[in-house]
Amino acid sequence: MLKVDGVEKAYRKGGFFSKEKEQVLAGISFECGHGECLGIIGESGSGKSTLGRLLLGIEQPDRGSVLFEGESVTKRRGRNGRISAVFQDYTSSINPFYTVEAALMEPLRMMGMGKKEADSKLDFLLAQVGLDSTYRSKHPHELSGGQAQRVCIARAIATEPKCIVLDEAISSLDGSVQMQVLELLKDLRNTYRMGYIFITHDLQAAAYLCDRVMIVRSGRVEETVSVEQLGNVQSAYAKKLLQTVML
Ligand SMILES: Nc1ncnc2c1ncn2[C@@H]1O[C@H](COP(=O)(O)OP(=O)(O)OP(=O)(O)O)[C@@H](O)[C@H]1O
Repeated sequence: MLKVDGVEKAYRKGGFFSKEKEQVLAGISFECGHGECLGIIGESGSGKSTLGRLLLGIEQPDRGSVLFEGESVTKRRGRNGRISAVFQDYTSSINPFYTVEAALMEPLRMMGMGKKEADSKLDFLLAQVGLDSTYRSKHPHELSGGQAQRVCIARAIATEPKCIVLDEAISSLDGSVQMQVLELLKDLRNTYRMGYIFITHDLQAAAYLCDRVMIVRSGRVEETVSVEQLGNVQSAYAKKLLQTVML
């Protein structure tokens, strides 16, 4: 489904006129199958979010390719409605002037759905994320963190994508709410047979949701293991990182 091949990305260091560059991703290659959940774990600054943006086609790699079902994600046709995203910052993910209804209507209408059909799909979408139709008229500031993130998830599944990139999607939520949202993501994955790219600092959450975990170190893939084999990682760095995040 998703094929990443030899991806590299560097950013200019310092000011606009600076010639010095920081290599953030170097030769990243991996694949993620249909309906698979791949966790991406790494230290802060290792390039996880940059990789997430490249997978979504928000930014282009300097070298290499990101293909979704054989088409480059940088082409609109390659990703249109088939890959969506949920980010950490749910407060800025929804336009503050939009009601929940307007926020959910947008992707449905962009898909070309008629007003009547979109209107009935809206209640269904809310129900899918555990919210009732009274939430339609609420603005983001009237929602709790967990409710706002549920709306973001409803928006992400509105186009029935084949893959969702979740970048630290539960990190800003309180403990028990984190667990509820994780359970919701697990249920939705079974319902829609979607794949997830789950970028996180939270190894327990990755182990709960993912099939495989890819450990990233300084913009390179250090090791990829199935969740069952997390206790048997080979590289010394992966062992140390997992020990640190397990504490
Ligand atoms: N748009 C940008 N312009 C310049 N540098 C950037 C940009 N985006 C990211 N970087 C740099 O790239 C490096 C990797 O950042 P990135 O956010 O991808 O890491 P991360 O692993 O997601 O970190 P964290 O877990 O803290 O979110 C950092 O040094 C960061 O400063």
